[in-house]
Amino acid sequence: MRTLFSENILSPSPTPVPRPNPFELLLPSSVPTASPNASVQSSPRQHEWLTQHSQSQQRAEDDAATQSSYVSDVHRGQYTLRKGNPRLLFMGLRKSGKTSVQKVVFQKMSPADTLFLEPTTHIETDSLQSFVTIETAEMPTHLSATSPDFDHHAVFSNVGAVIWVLDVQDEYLSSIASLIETAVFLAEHHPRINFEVFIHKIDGLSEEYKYDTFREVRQRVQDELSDLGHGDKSVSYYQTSIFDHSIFEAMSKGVQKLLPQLPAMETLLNKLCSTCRIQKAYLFDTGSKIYVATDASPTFLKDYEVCSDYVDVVVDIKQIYGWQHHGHARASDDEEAEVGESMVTYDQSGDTYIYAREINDHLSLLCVMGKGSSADKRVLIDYNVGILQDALLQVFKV
Ligand SMILES: Nc1nc2c(ncn2[C@@H]2O[C@H](COP(=O)(O)OP(=O)(O)OP(=O)(O)O)[C@@H](O)[C@H]2O)c(=O)[nH]1
Repeated sequence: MRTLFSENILSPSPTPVPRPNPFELLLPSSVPTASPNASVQSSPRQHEWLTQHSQSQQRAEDDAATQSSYVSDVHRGQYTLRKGNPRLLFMGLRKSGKTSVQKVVFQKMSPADTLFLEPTTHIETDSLQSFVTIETAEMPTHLSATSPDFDHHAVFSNVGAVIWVLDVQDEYLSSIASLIETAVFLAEHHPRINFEVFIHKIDGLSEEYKYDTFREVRQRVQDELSDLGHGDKSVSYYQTSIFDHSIFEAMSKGVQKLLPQLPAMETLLNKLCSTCRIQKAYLFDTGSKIYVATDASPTFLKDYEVCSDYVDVVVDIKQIYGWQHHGHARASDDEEAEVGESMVTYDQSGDTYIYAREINDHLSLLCVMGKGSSADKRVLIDYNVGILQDALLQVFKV
């Protein structure tokens, strides 16, 4: 199939993205590297290769993982999670907001309703069935990871990331002390676990105090870790609140790091953006509003917020008219089934608009189309997004 347009319909391609990508480095010479001017469309052959490569890598990882998981399942009792899915463990002091964060992001609870949550008294696990299963667990405050009678192997062996929720509206020095103790413990016993710090309840602080607090927490933690000989331990920090988009953005970044498909998804989105002159593209998990991948161009909070609100609208409409729809998969090249898609203009000049397209029941592609990407290129965009959709479906096909 060919696009109806000639090459010169495209505006000059943006400069190549400097960010290193392991997939690009691995491209064999037999697979042609897409040059911005070489073709109007993304190459289906290249996408196929990328997805196959990603799948075989993932299968190899899963095989290795299943074996160790089996051992831990048999011997370690209560808290064991299967390998292969992103697994998050929430930790922090009492009433820091651990349960609220999970309920708001993964269960769509209204932030106001979190006022009535019961304290967590034992390790609670939950899972979100989506494009992959995202598993979460929360550690109650009275359990200490470092205490000698605590079976830390059972708890941490399958965890991908520990999210430390630090309440900045409370006296947070004691939380920093526990955080450091836990980070050092993990660095020594479970070094492969990512450590993320949510500097939480930031909504209660004034604009300038927000940044000062963020900097102070980060500095203290870094200094103390360096003093204890773990300065190289990578810790990520986010300012979060359940009352705005910050919690979704932070959670997105935490989950992304645990997805083996991320490099393939990013490569595909980068190619789509440069081919169709898209300003910013996000791949959203439709149910939870976290984004699982984005292209390499800079992220602006406003773009993310608009796309995220748009996903909300799509979800609300789906809840009214039903989640199931027929023919989302393209049966063959000749037979193109209908796909959920829409466009909306969102700035006053009408130059910027959002292009939304369903990839499957769980994933949605949201693109911010900037100035110069007028709607008359729509056929070209539709065609390229169709190729991306096929490639993404293969990436997640087990
Ligand atoms: N202002 C503000 N309050 C929040 C935020 N997140 C959570 N809270 C409030 O913090 C309180 C405690 O939240 P929980 O989620 O129960 O905290 P927790 O850490 O799970 O508590 P325990 O299970 O008892 O340790 C609730 O009243 C929430 O409404 C936030 O981002 N901003």
